[in-house]
Amino acid sequence: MEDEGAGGDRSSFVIGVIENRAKEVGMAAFDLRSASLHLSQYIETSCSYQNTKTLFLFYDPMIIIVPPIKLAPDGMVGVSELVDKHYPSNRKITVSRSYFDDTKGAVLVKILAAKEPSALGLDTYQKQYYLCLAAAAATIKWIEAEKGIVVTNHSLTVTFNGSFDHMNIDSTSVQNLEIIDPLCSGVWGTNNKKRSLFQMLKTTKTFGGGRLLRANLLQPLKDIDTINARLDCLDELMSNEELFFGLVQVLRKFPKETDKVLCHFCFKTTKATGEVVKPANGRKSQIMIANIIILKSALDALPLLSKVLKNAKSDLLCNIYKSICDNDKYTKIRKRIGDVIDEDAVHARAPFVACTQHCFAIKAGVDGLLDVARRSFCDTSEAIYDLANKYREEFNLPKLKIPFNNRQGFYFSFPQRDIQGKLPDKFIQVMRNGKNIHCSSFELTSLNVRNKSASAECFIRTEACLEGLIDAIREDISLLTLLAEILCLLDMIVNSFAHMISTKPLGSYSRPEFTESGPMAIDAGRHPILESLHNDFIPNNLFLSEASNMVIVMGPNMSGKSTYLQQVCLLIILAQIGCYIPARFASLRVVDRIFTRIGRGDNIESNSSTFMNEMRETSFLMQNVSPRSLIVMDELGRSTSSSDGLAIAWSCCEHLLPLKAYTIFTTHMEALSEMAAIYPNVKVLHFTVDLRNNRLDFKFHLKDGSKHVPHYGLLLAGVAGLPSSVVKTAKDITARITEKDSKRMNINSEQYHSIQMNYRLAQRLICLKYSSQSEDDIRQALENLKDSYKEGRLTS
Ligand SMILES: Nc1ncnc2c1ncn2[C@@H]1O[C@H](COP(=O)(O)OP(=O)(O)OP(=O)(O)O)[C@@H](O)[C@H]1O
Repeated sequence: MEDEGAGGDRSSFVIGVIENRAKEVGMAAFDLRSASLHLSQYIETSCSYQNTKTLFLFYDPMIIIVPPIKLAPDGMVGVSELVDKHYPSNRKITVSRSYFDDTKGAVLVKILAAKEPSALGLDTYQKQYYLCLAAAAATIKWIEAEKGIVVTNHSLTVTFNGSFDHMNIDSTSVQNLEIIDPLCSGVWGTNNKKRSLFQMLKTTKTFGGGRLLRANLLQPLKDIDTINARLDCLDELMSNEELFFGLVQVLRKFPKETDKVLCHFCFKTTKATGEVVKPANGRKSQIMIANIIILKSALDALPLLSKVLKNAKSDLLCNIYKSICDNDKYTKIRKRIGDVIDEDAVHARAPFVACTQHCFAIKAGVDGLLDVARRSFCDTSEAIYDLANKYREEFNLPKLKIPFNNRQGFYFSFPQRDIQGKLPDKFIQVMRNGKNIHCSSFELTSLNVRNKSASAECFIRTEACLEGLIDAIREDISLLTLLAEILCLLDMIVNSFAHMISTKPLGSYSRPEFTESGPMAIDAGRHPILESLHNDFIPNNLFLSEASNMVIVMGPNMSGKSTYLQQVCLLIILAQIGCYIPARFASLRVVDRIFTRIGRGDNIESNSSTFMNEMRETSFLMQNVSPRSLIVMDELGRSTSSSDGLAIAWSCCEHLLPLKAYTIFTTHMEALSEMAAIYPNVKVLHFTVDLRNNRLDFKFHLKDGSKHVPHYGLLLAGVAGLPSSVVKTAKDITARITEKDSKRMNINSEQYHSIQMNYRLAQRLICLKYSSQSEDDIRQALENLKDSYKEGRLTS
């Protein structure tokens, strides 16, 4: 099959998408490369279609199939318009609504899926999940009609709502966090050298490995066991050099395209019906041979992989060994190929060499008619070379060559200057090509026809032999898809994760620990990308727990707040794809959604649209937040009036506080630090800045409590050239306002002091209850706690 998704990194997804009036969307994403179908059905919670956009970003489709536009109800733009807005028109295909037939979709999934629909949780699918099944019907029908592919029964990997089994990062957050592409603007204090997390990790060697890495970064894992299995494997690779380097070497032996080729055994090309049968040009059998040769090379590399993995200890590597190395079914497939394909067959590019390779790819004796056709092919090829020799002598043309191209077959080529006088009449179809003459003769034309028909016969026979072989290989299609999956996973873990860690100073990356509902604690975490751009990057800590689920980070401009937010998110993503992280220690609660609300510099949009955008993103966040979400908000409310901004920031914090989600909030608004006086589960931190000789010296150290940097705004205003009298008046005004504020804060702090103390006492008692210390130690700790409480010394 000649497919568009063949080339390297290009997307290979065809997506069908449909919605109903209840804002429910059904999506079917068909991957032509890995022969898999991903079905999703969900309620679209925002009128900007965040969930759909996130899935589009994830699949990066080459084609999106939609039904014709219907009048969009209540402000929803409609998926079709969404596609128009965000994707170039050549990617959108509108097909009749009759293509979106859920009953047909259900039947197709049942027939094509490798697993029973009940195993996918789709047994009651038809009623509940009719939208994604309708999308599946349209997608498969389009692929059959336009790509000429028929999927082999029971060969397709079908997943249902796969994306929701993983951490969900909405498309805006993917951009804000620079997961796939770096932002051009200086939102995070970027400079031109800054790369995205994907670019940093993309040292994978195969296309499939690179695509798996991208998919993992966009949808990190949620299952602790799977994450730990990958981390155990990394532990082993980091402690066993021989295994690590052995794997690096052996993975190079597998052809780059293995994953694509293995999965393509799932597809059959449709037989042309009612069409004038075209002469066999061998394209189809050439692709089939190329695919089989790649499969043969991959199977030949398997014993080497077995050798390297034989003594591996981690579960993941042991399972890989058991499932693909210690499985004689792969040897049987290899033998089957060896019975039909010549051992020396290789994939050649030069047209005639490729054509000859192709005619001789099947072993002699496999098909008698093929052997006869080959003899005729050899005879005519020989006769053509003899003819060329004859002409060389007869016309005194020692430099006469006999090149070949697929369109005209053989032709003569010789330098024009070798012709003295008139060109002999024997030569026909004369053409000048630079300093050479290209031509033919009646004898050559007739030999060409015979040679072409002999090769066409070879191709037809070869195709028939290969179809038989491929049908036999297809019986074990699940083995091939498993091999493809494993090679991609190994490529990602070995060539990306382990490689990256091995290039960093020893001990600078550590293995994160995971708990179901524990705190999120990071000790000396660093920004994975910026740390390599700053020689003296300052590490910082994070502590969030159910009893202290909100952190408010304060600090003047340029103190490092946005970098810190991005750092925390990137560390969590790295940890949840099963990689070590740049930190001294980390214990994490699995995050199921990351929400980011990042103010994009004031230069991008007008104030009102920035504010509207901010509110839209905040409302999406509030509607979708889950108990295990991580929310990072950068200066919410700064794009409106200061009183409204503070009110919005305060009320958003109050809305998020009772939830179990963890929130990190950065702000310039000092009044927001009062939240910590009132709510015991809020913690205020600040970035230290020194004020020396009227200059701000940024330390990038995160410290407890709020710290007022006196008049840093006025300081910057002075530096910017505002008259000193204006700056002085501004200082007087701000001093009066701050005096009032600090009085109010002191009153609040006294008023809520006892509640704070009681809360902290309860927190400590809970910790002691679950502590594994001895009875005596606990008794002593209780005594100490009593004293601290009496003296009002309990700090958060
Ligand atoms: N921990 C750190 N160590 C070293 N340099 C840092 C650190 N954190 C941030 N920086 C550098 O400081 C600069 C400013 O950081 P950042 O943009 O995060 O500040 P900010 O407080 O968010 O500023 P603003 O409020 O203006 O958005 C960046 O160029 C970044 O490279």
